[in-house]
Amino acid sequence: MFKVGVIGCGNMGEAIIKGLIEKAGINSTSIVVNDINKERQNYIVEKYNVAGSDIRKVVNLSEIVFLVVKPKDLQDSLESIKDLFKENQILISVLAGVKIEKIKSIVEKPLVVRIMPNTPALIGEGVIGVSFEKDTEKKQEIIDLLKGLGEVFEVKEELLDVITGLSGSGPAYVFTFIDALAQGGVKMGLPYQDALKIATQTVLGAAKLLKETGEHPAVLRDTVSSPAGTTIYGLHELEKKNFKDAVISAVETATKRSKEL
Ligand SMILES: NC(=O)C1=CN([C@@H]2O[C@H](COP(=O)(O)OP(=O)(O)OC[C@H]3O[C@@H](n4cnc5c(N)ncnc54)[C@H](OP(=O)(O)O)[C@@H]3O)[C@@H](O)[C@H]2O)C=CC1
Ligand SMILES: O=C(O)[C@@H]1CCC=N1
Repeated sequence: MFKVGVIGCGNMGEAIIKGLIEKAGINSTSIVVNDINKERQNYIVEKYNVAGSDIRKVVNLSEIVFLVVKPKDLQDSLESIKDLFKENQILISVLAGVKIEKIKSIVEKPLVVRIMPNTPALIGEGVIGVSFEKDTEKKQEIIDLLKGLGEVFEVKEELLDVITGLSGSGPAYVFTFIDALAQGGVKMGLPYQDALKIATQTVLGAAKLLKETGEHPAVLRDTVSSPAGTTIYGLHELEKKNFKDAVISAVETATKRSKEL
């Protein structure tokens, strides 16, 4: 028997496998994986020293099964395994926008848990939204496992779409912001590699300061802004270009898209 099975070893599947081994303390020999793309499966098996197997064995041999395929592959991936699940098994779906009800209409037996992680789970710094099909005595065990991937927030299922639009997609917004900051540095004369390191540390440091002080972001923003100084000139440009409006709309639109998937 394996503790964890993972079906789908792409970007998010790898983040989960790595986070479980390196941060949640799950032994690699307790993990079995499957991917329809055998080259990808072999790469993950060799890199993380986990077992690789066919999809039916993954379900037969695992206590907890993570389903980490794209929403379009839901039906195909569950079709060949839906008869194999037992009552005491747990199926954790990572699929954006796919409701627990929809999964239960295909597989009846396992306890279905829906999560929305993000790629920083790869280094144990993710955000993981989680909703349970129903109350279970296994809830704490599952939350503790997920804590290895980052900070866990249990929410009502309807709010998982917001988590998707905010933190699921969020790293992509932040990478875009960091790249833009670095390009600003390049425009003003810094080499890109230096500018990128400076931009990355600026975002990391600001996020840590916010977290560790517990201050409101506006309070910390004002501590940076001297009267008639550089920062208020920069902030005014962001204001003129509707920066906050764009960010709020990004979360809103991504949340709506999650509901459509
Ligand atoms: N990437 C992210 O930041 C996040 C992703 N998610 C969710 O995670 C899920 C996976 O996303 P992501 O990892 O980016 O996608 P990827 O395409 O990188 O990975 C999915 C993997 O699953 C494989 N696969 C497809 N069908 C099957 C099947 N029937 N059996 C076994 N393996 C299969 C794919 O192979 P092939 O390519 O050959 O089809 C691919 O290797 C999605 O549902 C997404 O909504 C959630 C939060 C964040
Ligand atoms: O873009 C997507 O649909 C997935 C869900 C959240 C992050 N990536």
